Amino acid sequence: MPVSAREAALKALTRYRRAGAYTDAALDAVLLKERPDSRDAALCTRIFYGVVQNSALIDHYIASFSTVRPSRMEPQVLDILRLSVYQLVFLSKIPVNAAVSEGVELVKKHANPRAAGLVNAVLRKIAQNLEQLPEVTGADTAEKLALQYSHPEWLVRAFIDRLGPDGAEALLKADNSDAGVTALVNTLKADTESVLGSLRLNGVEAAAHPWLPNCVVLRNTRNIERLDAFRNGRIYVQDAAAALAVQAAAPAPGMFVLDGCAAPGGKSFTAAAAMHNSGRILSCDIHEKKLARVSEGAARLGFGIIETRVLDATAPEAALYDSADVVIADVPCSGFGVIRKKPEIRYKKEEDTAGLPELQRRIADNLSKYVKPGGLLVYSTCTLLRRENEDVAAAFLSDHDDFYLEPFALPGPVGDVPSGMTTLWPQETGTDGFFICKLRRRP
Ligand SMILES: C[S@@+](CC[C@H](N)C(=O)[O-])C[C@H]1O[C@@H](n2cnc3c(N)ncnc32)[C@H](O)[C@@H]1O
Repeated sequence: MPVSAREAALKALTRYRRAGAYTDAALDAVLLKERPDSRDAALCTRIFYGVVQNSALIDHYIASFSTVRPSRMEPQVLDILRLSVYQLVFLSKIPVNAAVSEGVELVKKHANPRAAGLVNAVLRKIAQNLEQLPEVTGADTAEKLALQYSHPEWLVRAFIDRLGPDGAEALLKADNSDAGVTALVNTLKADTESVLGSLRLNGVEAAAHPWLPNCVVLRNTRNIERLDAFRNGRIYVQDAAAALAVQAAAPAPGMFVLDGCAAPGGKSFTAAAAMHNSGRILSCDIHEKKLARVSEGAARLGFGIIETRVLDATAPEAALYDSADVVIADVPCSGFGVIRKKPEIRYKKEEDTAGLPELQRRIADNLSKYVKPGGLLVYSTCTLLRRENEDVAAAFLSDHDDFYLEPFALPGPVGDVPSGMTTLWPQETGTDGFFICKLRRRP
């Protein structure tokens, strides 16, 4: 018998916690094994992501109504409490009694049954106090927002520093929203209407992207790979912001494009579509295994102009000097712009990202050698930290007076970028957080 949505969510939370796994890998593994029906899979997904997105706030509520501190509870019991509290506090359509009694049943079946009394008591108290849950407080705004939106305090301070308290709060709220899955239409093979038709035939809730042409947004679905539109090479998963980074580079038919940090291939694919599959794209990455995904994707999508090559973007390759019309430097980064889709990213330790600006500078410096005179280097990241974005661009420009920032314009809310670099903020554009910087080499 297939497991219930809550049981599947518990299994995914356990897997995520034990393996230190990525959220999507943990969830997909459970959905693949347990095969809940599509309604249960959607609820399981909502609960699982909701718990990861709101864990600090949920623990604050649990701590307020429990005689045992969350940090002292058995992990499995805490997972069950969290997923039950998430339903009570955040999901309006779940009957209170169902959330409480299923939580208690989960403890009896999957955890220490002696904890059933505690779980029952905590859930009942929270259910009775839904209208007057304990206030979220903190020594200052950053501490309060960190708890309210379950982000680490240092990151909240960095966002407040850039956006002010209101802007930072809007961003944190966007980070905890349901982004859906954004996919680009392979214009070599299909158009938006036919893709939407195919997706709906497969039972998927899908709509055209609100402002980016040839882009669709899928809701309440996982395992995109099983969909006809995917299998027939008509779509590939990519956020609108990532597609815009390629649009800023304006690849055209016949050009030679070098994608220096290419795997899993999204930007190479968008470039290939813009080039009408004519010209040459060299998609490089340091990881051979990851490059296999670029080759597989290119074959599925029918982009014959993409070739792959294992290459360290920090190591000069003289044969490529001065050769490319466009070089894409979509560098490894801390990823704090994609917290909506990968909620676990927020928990990366600040010190683990400290070395990135140096690596990014070295990559930009080396890849710029491959740009031919008059050609373009587009530097992009999916993070929102100044040190990996504007500061890297400034350092690059101070070392390279043969490059200059070139203005560009993009569709939708981004519009004109007269300064030649821009940050896309999720709360403003509805996209992933992204940084795009367009650098022209002097002829
Ligand atoms: C942000 S991801 C690229 C995403 C890709 N451009 C896309 O749109 O699908 C960064 C990539 O850089 C690669 N990478 C990390 N260090 C590298 C290096 N020294 N040289 C080349 N690639 C590197 C990683 O393996 C990773 O695939």
